[in-house]
Amino acid sequence: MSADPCSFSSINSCLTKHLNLCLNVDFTKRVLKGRATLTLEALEDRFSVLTLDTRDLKIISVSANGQEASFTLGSKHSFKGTPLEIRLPFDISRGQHVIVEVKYETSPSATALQWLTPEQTAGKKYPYLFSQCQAHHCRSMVPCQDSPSVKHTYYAQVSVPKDLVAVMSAVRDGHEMDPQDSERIVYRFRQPVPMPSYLIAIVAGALESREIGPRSRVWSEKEFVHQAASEFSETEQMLQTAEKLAGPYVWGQYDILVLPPSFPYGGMENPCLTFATPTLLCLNLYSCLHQVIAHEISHSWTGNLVTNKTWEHFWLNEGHTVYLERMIGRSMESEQFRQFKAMGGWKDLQDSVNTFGPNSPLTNLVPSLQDVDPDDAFSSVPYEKGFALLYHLEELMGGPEVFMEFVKSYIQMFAYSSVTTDQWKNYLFTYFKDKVDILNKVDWNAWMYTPCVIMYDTTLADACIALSQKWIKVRSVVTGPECLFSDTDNIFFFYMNSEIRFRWLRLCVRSKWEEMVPVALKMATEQGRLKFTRPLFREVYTFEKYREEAVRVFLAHRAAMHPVTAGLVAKALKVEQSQSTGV
Ligand SMILES: CC/C=C\C/C=C\C[C@@H](O)/C=C/C=C/C=C\[C@@H](O)CCCC(=O)O
Ligand SMILES: [Zn+2]
Repeated sequence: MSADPCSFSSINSCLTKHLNLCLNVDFTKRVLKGRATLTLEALEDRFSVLTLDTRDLKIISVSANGQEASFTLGSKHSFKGTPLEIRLPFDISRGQHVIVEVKYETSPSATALQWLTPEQTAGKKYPYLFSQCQAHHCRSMVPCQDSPSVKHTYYAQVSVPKDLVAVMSAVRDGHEMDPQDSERIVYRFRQPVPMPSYLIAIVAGALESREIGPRSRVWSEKEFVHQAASEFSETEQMLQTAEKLAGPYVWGQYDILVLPPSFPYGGMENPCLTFATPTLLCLNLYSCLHQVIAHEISHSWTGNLVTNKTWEHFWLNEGHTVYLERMIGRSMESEQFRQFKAMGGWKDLQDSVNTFGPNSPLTNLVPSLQDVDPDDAFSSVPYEKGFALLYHLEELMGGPEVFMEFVKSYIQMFAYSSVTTDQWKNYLFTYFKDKVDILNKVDWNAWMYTPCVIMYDTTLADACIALSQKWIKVRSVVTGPECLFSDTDNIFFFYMNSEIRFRWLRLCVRSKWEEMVPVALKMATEQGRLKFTRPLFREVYTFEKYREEAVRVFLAHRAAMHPVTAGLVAKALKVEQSQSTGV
């Protein structure tokens, strides 16, 4: 059985230490073409055969230390892609390095990439490309050891049409006219901190940027850049708060890129360049949406510096990141704010458990992903059950200050490496060696397989419940939804917040308020954040009378959706997935 159930790559016989990428972005063919040059370290003597992960890549040639190497592509797996077996024309000993260069071209249906036409962008003038590699999509963009157990530095040069700008999850290293074509520009990037393949990210579009701090810029199409700069003006304060809690920020630059609405997630912790959905832009009215940025900042320590060894230990990334995110909230807002966010998270956990089914193995904190697509396994469970476990341990070990010191120590202990739950647990017992008797009383088996009940402080939640009761009383006097809002401003505030709008529309459809079905489908299609799009489509599909409408609207929009979003919504609506995902 592979050391990583989600990868074919030979991570037991060699490790990638550095990756050099030289790519040409072809918007006409919707492909990346170029070469990936891997510096590999042999972990065994007489090393001469290796396997890399690929998906839908056209392999043109392979060489090793400049000598031609033979290669074969295996059979395509349903979600793991196609193994690329490479035979070196020589062998090397344990500890020696070999430089393997793969010339290749991606497919227009690469699952890591979404190619947008000018019409799908805000500016309507230029095309746009962005990537999303987590968890196992980098292999559709680069032949690599696509496992979080492997960490490497990278350098890249990317050629794009001269009207466009390229950015990556690395420090910018200048740009110049493409010597091969004066109509193109080559942008250069350097990532000196070893990182896993899922954090490789690339964007090309009509991008502008504004400085928002001494080590931060915000990037987006010009239509959003001013609002984004205003929205994320507290980034440096968040970074400094996180550094006080977790230790130094090692990645140098911390930029934020606001993507087009089809980006499938609220944020993605790509190093040096956090990706963010435009649904976070809410005119600064609700700082709670900025907790997503606090989350992505926190990943700079938990996830990007200390990384889950395989996706079965994803809770180590996300549970610790939610814990750190909420400690930032505690520092910048209040403990009641942390408790309030924890309660909201508990509701999200319950939603996930209800969607999977309470006995589903995917509600385990450490699920087996043998033959399971990580995209199908993704939910709030690793985030919120992970947080709940850490919060429970915080209560047992002596409170937030005590436990945050443990988290900081855990980060220092495992920085730049990839870890498993057992390694985390062994360190927990070592760190709290004087409290092992208390730790031994924790029902670890239950925590790993069923969420224990946590009682959070309800101070802020009580205020929300009281307000909702007031609305219900007012509602009993005046009919119709307008009664909830005495003036248009409140409606504006209400609808500007994507989190509130999503929950309101889901409730409306669940309550079978027929007039709101098209409004829900509009939100499901005008943006592509999976957190909103999939549940809204699923809710309309569940409303029997509108099931066909849900499928019709999805099929009408599928071609313009991100390939992962399109695939997951198709499964939710029980629609045959299109042969070539993403188009
Ligand atoms: C047990 C699950 C194991 C592995 C899943 C790992 C990745 C799944 C893949 O679908 C990628 C997920 C990316 C998530 C990115 C950002 C999230 O932190 C926030 C998502 C929710 C939101 O939109 O706010
Ligand atoms: Zn996260």
